Amino acid sequence: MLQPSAAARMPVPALLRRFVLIYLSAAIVLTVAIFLSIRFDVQDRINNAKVREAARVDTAKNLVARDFSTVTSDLRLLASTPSLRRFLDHGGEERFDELANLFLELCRISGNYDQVRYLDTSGREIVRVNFNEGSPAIVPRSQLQDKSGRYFFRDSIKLDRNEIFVSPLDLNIEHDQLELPYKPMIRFGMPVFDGAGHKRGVILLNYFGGELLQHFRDVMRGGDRRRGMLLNRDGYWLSSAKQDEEWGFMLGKPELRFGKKYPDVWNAISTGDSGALQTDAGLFVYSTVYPLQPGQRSSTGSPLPRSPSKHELSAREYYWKIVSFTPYATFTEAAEINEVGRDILYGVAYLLLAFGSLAIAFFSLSRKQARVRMEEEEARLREIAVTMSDGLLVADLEGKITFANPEACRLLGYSENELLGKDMHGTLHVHGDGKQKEKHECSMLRVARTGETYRAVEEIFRCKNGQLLPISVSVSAIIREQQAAGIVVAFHDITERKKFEQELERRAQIDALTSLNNRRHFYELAEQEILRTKRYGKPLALMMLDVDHFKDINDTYGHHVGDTVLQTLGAVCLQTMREIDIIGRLGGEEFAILLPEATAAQAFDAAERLRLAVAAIAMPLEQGQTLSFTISIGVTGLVAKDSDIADMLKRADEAMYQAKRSGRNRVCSQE
Ligand SMILES: Nc1nc2c(ncn2[C@@H]2O[C@H](COP(=O)(O)OP(=O)(O)OP(=O)(O)O)[C@@H](O)[C@H]2O)c(=O)[nH]1
Repeated sequence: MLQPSAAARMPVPALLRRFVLIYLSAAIVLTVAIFLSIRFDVQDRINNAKVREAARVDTAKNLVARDFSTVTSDLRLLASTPSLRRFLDHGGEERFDELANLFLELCRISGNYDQVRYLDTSGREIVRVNFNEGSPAIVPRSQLQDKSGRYFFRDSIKLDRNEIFVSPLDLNIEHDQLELPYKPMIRFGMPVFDGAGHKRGVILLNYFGGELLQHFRDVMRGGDRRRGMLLNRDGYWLSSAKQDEEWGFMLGKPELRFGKKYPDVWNAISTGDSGALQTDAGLFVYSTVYPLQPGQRSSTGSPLPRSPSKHELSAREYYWKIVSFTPYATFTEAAEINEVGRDILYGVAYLLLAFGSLAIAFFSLSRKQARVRMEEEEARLREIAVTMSDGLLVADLEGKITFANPEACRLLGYSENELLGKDMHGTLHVHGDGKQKEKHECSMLRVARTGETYRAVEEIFRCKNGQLLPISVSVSAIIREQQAAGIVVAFHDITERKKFEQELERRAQIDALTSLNNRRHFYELAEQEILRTKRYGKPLALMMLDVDHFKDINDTYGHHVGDTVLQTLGAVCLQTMREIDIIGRLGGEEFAILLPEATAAQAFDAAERLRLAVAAIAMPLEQGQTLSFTISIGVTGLVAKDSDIADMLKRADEAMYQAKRSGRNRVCSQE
């Protein structure tokens, strides 16, 4: 019969359920794996960025310090020039020109200063050179201004010799207005003294903060969306990627502060010297730059033209915060490959997952079905095995019993538990010749190796009580997945059959009337005895006997009395003769007795005893009568020329007839 294929028998709803379960589980694992790998990748990129940005921030910090150092050197140099000393000590047009030209040279050569000025102690500009967009010029006296109200003058004129005032970085104010476009500025001021040691005013350098900021932006600029920020100590942007965020403190806009936009980050940045912060917005790497050198002072400055500084600042209080900010999206986008490629890759991965899940669902369901079928099959077989009338044993390749049905247990006298695990060959199997064979020689176990069924009409199992159980047996191999897995032994108790056969055999050998050996069996036994006697050189004798006038008995008393006479004679023979003597009824009223290890003379004596015993019988008949009868016996011994029993019988017969002729009821012997 054609078997339907596994696919055809597959229940679709169960397959789909299994597929969905496997696919969803696998898809969740894959999604989590992708998510984690991106997360790890992102974190890796963030960690790299931390190191890279820290180096960048450090570079910017060194740059600011270098720019400040350059300006400080210029200021000290200017304050100590002989031109200034001469002007302060002697004044005059010539000295003025000399000083103004010196300022002009410095302004032109360095290119860093918007203004180079000398103010007297009252705050009036005495000498002033303007940069004029790259065309420095000495400002005519008529245009010089009074700067006594500006904080940078006030904070500078207070200082002692060699002390330097550095203003905050703010925007230049001209004629009480913010100069447009914005001109970021840092004013460096230093008091100057004449030869007599009197303070005569201050030298002021208006350093282009724009230069410094440009240097800063150059260092902090990057190709991605990373932003570099320079913040003053209050968190206002001095430099930002968005220009409209800058200079809030000059514009009276306190909302334009880093701390307003990123409060938590500012908390950390304002209290820490340097570090990195990873937030949902992105990565902040920051450091604090202290541009002032020892001996330099500063103040809070003032955005108002005529207001003094709120308070002074020491070198440690004058600081900026350099912040590098990289938005989080920069890392996530970088971590993913381009979107089309990513989508294709994910699509292929999930598709493969679907195919894989379907295959696993199919095969696992097939296996489950096969297992269920096998279990059902086993249950069915077990049911059959339990009810069947034959004993059934299952053994593994080693012959260990793995199953025994109730009939097997009953026949062998074991419980099922006692049989399980027992070595079938060693415990149960008895070989016909009585010699226990090696396992590899065992005809039953060999089936597992050859796969060929073994049938035997007669084998022997040993029962628990030691009795031998004759069985007929059929042994088949168990084949699982094309591999031998063990054997099934079906056996049947043949005790009754054996008895029947033995009875049949016995009946074939026994004379039904007298229960003596019949003629054929007597001949067989006699032949064996002759062979044995000849082999061992022992004597052997034979007697033949015949009931005298038996015909008359039959005729007188009836055939049934004749039968009784024959039975009585047989019984007397058995009683009188030895156990080893072989007695047979050859036919009619004729008997023969073979006497192993007896000479003719000894047989003669035995025959005489038998004759007398028979003659002494008074066989009861009906109505109180008795019947006596006699026998004639011929005796002979085995002689060398005898080839078989017929030779001996012939002589014994002759002797018996001699006895008949001599008057009956006597024994004659023939050599
Ligand atoms: N009752 C009975 N008679 C049998 C049986 N077998 C043979 N006979 C009889 O035995 C008789 C044998 O007689 P015979 O051979 O003439 O010899 P006999 O009468 O014994 O005389 P002798 O042997 O010369 O003494 C025959 O009449 C047979 O019918 C048997 O099984 N039962």
